[in-house]
Amino acid sequence: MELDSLFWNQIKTTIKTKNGANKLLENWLDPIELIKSEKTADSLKITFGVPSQFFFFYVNEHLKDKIAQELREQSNIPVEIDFVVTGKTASDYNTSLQDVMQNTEQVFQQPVQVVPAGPRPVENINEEFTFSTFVVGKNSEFAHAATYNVACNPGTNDYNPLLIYGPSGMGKTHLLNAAGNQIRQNYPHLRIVYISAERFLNECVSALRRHEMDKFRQKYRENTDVIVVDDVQYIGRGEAVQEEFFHMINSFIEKKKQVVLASDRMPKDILGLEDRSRTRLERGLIADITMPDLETRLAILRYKAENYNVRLNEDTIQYIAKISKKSIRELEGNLKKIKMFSELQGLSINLELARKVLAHHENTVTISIEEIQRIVAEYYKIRVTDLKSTSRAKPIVVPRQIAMYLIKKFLDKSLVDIGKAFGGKDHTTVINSLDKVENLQNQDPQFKNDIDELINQIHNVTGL
Ligand SMILES: Nc1ncnc2c1ncn2[C@@H]1O[C@H](COP(=O)(O)OP(=O)(O)OP(=O)(O)O)[C@@H](O)[C@H]1O
Repeated sequence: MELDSLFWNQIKTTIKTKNGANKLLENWLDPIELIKSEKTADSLKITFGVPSQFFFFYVNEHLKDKIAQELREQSNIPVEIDFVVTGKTASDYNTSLQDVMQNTEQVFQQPVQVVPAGPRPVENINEEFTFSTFVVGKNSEFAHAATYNVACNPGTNDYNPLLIYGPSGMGKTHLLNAAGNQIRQNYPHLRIVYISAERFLNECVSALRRHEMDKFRQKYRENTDVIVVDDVQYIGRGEAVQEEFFHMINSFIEKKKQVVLASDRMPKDILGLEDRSRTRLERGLIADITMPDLETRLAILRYKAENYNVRLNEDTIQYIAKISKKSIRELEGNLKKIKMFSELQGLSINLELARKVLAHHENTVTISIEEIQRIVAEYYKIRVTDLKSTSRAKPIVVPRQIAMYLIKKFLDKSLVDIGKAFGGKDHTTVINSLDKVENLQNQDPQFKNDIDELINQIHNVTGL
């Protein structure tokens, strides 16, 4: 995707919509203009122009992340952003922007913010990411329940810190924002800070350089009641920052103030994280969030389609959900691509159009029958040849039925093909196996646990 001025204007509008009617945001966002957009092999490099040094500092500090996130979501590739000062003055802009510029100067000279009545605003929080816009599936029910609990009773139970972890694009940021929004609504007096660990790191480093650590601590420890930190994996990058982060969390916990964190990996896997920081993170509650199965992806897609006002027939829904296996961000991105394409070309959305737009996704390698048989055989410590044999011993029959079930679930092969892959079993044997596994999952929690574990292992192989 190349970024042109028209598209940049659309992005600005989206950022504004996501942040509600916010004059201050408009004042800073409107004068930012696109200078250059270059697509390299694996990222999009964009240079924006801002009128003054004032702008330069402000947008780097407060808007860069927002803009990058929105661009990433729209383009689905990593985005690098730079700002340059153009030196333009208010008179270089059209009349409406002249107002904006003049307001901006005033805002800059009067940094004291008047806190409006009602819940305090939370900088950077996305008001659209709430619990009601989060579709709960088996992959996220624990993380969702834990976050919701914490949001309803911040700081009052042992879930402190609460750490949500899981791969990219799985809904961690959404849950973190939902917690922030919920706390803001239920406890309007609480001062909530939502920040990415990367920004925490940058601010901390700059405070260290300027010998302004007292100010930094005042902001994050004294003047904050709930801290929500995203992408905590970055904290391992700097020793001094880690030290500061560790003390900040301790001070929050001592004062019974809630800490909510998200990371793309477990604390033990965060590079550079010292033992005491790791144990601190592990002492609260850790909840993981994994890739949803097809059923949940379908539910999320239906919800998103309704939300974006996109009408999809059943075939198209099934197709998009089946091929969007990497993340929910991908699922959402694919839906947006189809919507945009249909609008630009004036075509109605159907399976044919979806296939055309998403053709490159279909080549993604998933998993083979043999691979699933191997995973199941290893799990039950039997041989693949046992699965294909005619043995009717229970330790062989149950794994065989499970392997058939998983092949149907992940590969959607015909009953005949599945039968063939197990030494030429009849298709009625396959039907019976699928029914047995389905029923047993509802009756026996241990059995269900085994299936979930196998599904996880398959996800690990496919990277789904
Ligand atoms: N269960 C869900 N229901 C509805 N929308 C979801 C769900 N999970 C994720 N999304 C949407 O998918 C997109 C990506 O989610 P999010 O940014 O929260 O992922 P993430 O796990 O924080 O990723 P990263 O680690 O890259 O920051 C968002 O638009 C979010 O609203």
